[in-house]
Order: sequence, then structure tokens, then C-alpha cells
Amino acid sequence: MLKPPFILSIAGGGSTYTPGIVKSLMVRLEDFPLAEIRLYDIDVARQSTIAPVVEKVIRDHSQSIKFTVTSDPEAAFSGAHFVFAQMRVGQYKMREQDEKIPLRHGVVGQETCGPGGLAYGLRTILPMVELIDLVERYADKRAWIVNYSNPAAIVAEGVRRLRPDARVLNICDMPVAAMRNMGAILGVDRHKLEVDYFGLNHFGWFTRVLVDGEDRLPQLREHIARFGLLTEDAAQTDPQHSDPSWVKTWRNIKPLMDHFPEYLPNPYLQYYLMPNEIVEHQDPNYTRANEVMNGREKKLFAAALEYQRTGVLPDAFHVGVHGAFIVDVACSLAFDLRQRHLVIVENKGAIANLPYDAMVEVPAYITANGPEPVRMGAVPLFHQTLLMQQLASEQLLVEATIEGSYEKALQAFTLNRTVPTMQHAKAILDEMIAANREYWPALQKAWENGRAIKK
Ligand SMILES: NC(=O)c1ccc[n+]([C@@H]2O[C@H](COP(=O)([O-])OP(=O)(O)OC[C@H]3O[C@@H](n4cnc5c(N)ncnc54)[C@H](O)[C@@H]3O)[C@@H](O)[C@H]2O)c1
Ligand SMILES: O=P(O)(O)OC[C@H]1O[C@H](O[C@H]2[C@H](O)[C@@H](O)[C@@H](O)O[C@@H]2CO)[C@H](O)[C@@H](O)[C@@H]1O
Ligand SMILES: [Mn+2]
Repeated sequence: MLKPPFILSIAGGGSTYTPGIVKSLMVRLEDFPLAEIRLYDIDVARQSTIAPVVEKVIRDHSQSIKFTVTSDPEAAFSGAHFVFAQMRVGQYKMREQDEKIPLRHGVVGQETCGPGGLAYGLRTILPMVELIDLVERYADKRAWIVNYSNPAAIVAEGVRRLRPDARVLNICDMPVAAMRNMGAILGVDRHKLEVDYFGLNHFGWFTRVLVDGEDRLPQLREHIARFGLLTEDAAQTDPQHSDPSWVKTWRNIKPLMDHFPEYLPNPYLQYYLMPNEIVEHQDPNYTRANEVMNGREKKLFAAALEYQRTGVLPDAFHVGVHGAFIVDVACSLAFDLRQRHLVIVENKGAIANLPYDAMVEVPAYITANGPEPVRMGAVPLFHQTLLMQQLASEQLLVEATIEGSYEKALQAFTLNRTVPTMQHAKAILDEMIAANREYWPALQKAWENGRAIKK
């Protein structure tokens, strides 16, 4: 087992989440002792703006932890024990394109779902593999990469195909955020909940919500039938979730469950099951990327400048489930705690009627050797069919990336439930290829070489 104190590297050090994650680490130093924190990013300017804020967060808790900020992979990963990955390949500029291009065609414009998520996947798979190779070259051979980089479902499938033996655990905070709201509704801390859940990342369902052995899903159904999965103090538990788009998202659990009350859906299912309503409420000129750039990002950068000017750090970042969850997972990996968490793992029979090698999201016991998934059994035909279609779309996208295949990319887009016709798929994909010229050279070439289907 790895011996503390640990060297932890954060890849995507310039992320808006870095100060919050580091704060979460600082309040858990007894559980997860640290010798050094390293920030690694390819955007030197962005990372160096955020670094002083991160250093202040560290120094408020520890004078001894070494702090390194670098864009040199060797300096970032040499001897590291843990790497937290949170890269946004293409940054918010490309997220905006991912959201706005589909919307121009009347299709959902979203960071990780539908064509936007597929485009983000095409950009991220190869940089993720590059990160794995760098970590394998320089870090401790037992090092774990705990990955938040989205789109996590596609990244996980890409990594399974290209680096099957890598010590990477892909995670998502959405189920944990849902459990936080469930806990608030039930009047219990989220850590008291034991849930059963099956699906793919951003595409799954809670089937049981146990508190002291009793299933409280019936009580949650009653609340959701009136308010969705929204609590009155949502704004206090997570300031970002007072943004209009998040309030709407939590409210939409109501229509989803009004139609299919058996299981409690992941909020992201709104994009697949009610895409028309989503598009109707989206402003094609002001999407979530704009909300984030004018909200979370602006606030953090303003705080960084204010700190530089005055030496006083304004309260500009939120320490919520996002940071707490990754630290929980890392503790369980480090000390073989075998805690039960929802993570993204190779199926291997956990969902009996999905392919053995699908990357699924289910509860797993997190050991020092990685996750041991819990068997969720066979899922109903309705859910199995939705899952198979989504899985096929994501797997074709991964194949498109690996092979540089325009046809497979078009199949991936066409198969996605958010896309009504092959003509929509082609129009959106072609605009996205133009917008992603610098990120998808192989696809661009395939397209230019006339392998693209003529209009
Ligand atoms: N899995 C989850 O549930 C979850 C939750 C929240 C955020 N996220 C993800 O976390 C990431 C960060 O989100 P954010 O909103 O803070 O984005 P951000 O743009 O603020 O930060 C991402 C950073 O990654 C850097 N980066 C891009 N490509 C890189 C590369 N190849 N190597 C190293 N660094 C690179 C960027 O320069 C940027 O500084 C995104 O991928 C987002 O989707 C995932
Ligand atoms: O639109 P963004 O950038 O604000 O968020 C997109 C991410 O949304 C989910 O993460 C939430 C999380 O659920 C919540 O509890 C809190 O920590 O904020 C996060 C960001 O809003 C989702 O799981 C991620 O995959 C998305 O990237
Ligand atoms: Mn997520």
C-alpha cells in the first residue's frame, strides 16, 4: 500500500474547482496526510492566476506542505502517489461551441449530453491517454489517477480501450449531489444513505435509498411529486445550484418521475427524455457556458485579483460535495477502506443484461486495488434499451476518435437520443468539425478527403 504523507498532483490545476478541492483536502489532512500538492496545467497564465489563491488555502491550514505550480510533466508527476484529473480540453470557449452549435439546429446543447458531450469526448480521449502515459512514466508505480475530467462516460470507455491496465478511477459528483438533496429532504446526512443505482455516467437511476436499512424512496417520491428533487436551502448547500439552470434541473425530476415513478433518475436524463422542453427553455445566445463564465469563473478570477491587490481572500469558492467526494474516494483507495461509493467501472456482470465490458456507473467498494462493483442484477427492458442506445452512441464515438472515422462519428451522433434525424446529426457534426479544427485533426482530414457523405 502507498505510504503517507502523499504527493498529490492536480492535472487541470487552473480549474475553477481547484481551490474548493484543495480546501476539501485541507480539512481532511488527518485522514489523507499530504507532503506536497502540485498543480499542473497547459495554460500557464490561467493556472498562475489561480495558484496564489490555492497557496493561501493551503497556508491557512499547513506551513509544511510543499506547493509546486508547473506546466512541466516531469516536475508535476515525478514520484506522485495520487493524481486528481480535471482537465477541460478546449476550455469554456469550446464548451460554448458544444452547447450553441446543436441549439442552432433545435437540438439540446449541453456540456456532456447529446452532440455537445460527444464533441467534448472527441477532444478529451487522447489528452487523457497522454496524461496516463505521463503519469505512468514519472509517478510512483502504484499511483492512482482519480478522474473528474468530462465527459466521464466517454473518457472511461476511451481509457478502457486504449489503456486497459491503467490505474484510473473515473468518478462523477452528480449522484452524490442528488444524495445530498435526498438527505436534506429526509432530514439525514447524505453519508447515512446507502443507495442502489445502475446506469452509465449521467444516464442512470437510483433504485433504493436506504437509511438504517429502510427504503425511503417512497417518502422521496412524495416530495418529488410536489417540488422535484429541490430543497428550500439549495442555495445555501451549493451556491451554484441557485443558478436558474440548476433550479430547473432539480425541478425536472418531477416530470421525469411523474411519468416513470419506479426509480429516481439522474438529473441528466432530462436531456434524453424531455429534449424538446429543454430546447424550448434554452437561450441559444446564452447557454450554461456563459452562465459559468459570468458566474463561477468571473467570481474566482475577481477574487484572485482582489487577493493579489489587498492580501485578503474573498469567500469566492464553494467547498461542497465535489471536493468532499474526490477526497473520500482517494482515502478509500489509499487506505483500503472499502467504502461504498458510486463510481464508473467495467461492468463485468454488475448489470446482468448489459455487455460485460461496458463502462457502467454502479456502487462499488473502493479498495487499495481499485473498485469492486456491487451486483445490481438485470434491469427492466425500458431502461436496458435506453442504456444500450446510449452506450452504442458513446462506444461509436470512441471508435471514431481512435480510427479518425467520420462515418462512425456520424453514427454516434445519429444514434444519440437527443438527435432526431441523420440530417440533424450530419449538419451538427459538420459544423462541429469546423469549430474543432485544431482538436480533431484526423476527423478534419477524413472529412476534407471527401470521405464525408455528400449533401
Ligand atoms: N465528473 C464530474 O462529475 C465533474 C464535476 C465537475 C466538473 N467536472 C469536470 O472538471 C473539469 C474542470 O472543470 P472546470 O469547469 O473547472 O473547467 P476549467 O476550464 O476552469 O478548468 C480546466 C483546466 O484544465 C486545463 N486543461 C485543458 N487541457 C489540459 C491538458 N491537456 N492538460 C492539463 N490541463 C489541461 C485548462 O487549461 C483549465 O485550466 C471539466 O472537465 C469538467 O467537465 C467533472
Ligand atoms: O455547469 P457546471 O459547470 O456548473 O456543472 C457541470 C457539472 O455538473 C455536475 O457537477 C455539479 C455537482 O453536481 C454539484 O454538486 C456541484 O458540486 O457542482 C457541480 C458543478 O455544477 C456534473 O456531475 C458534472 O459532470 C458537470 O461537469
Ligand atoms: Mn458528472
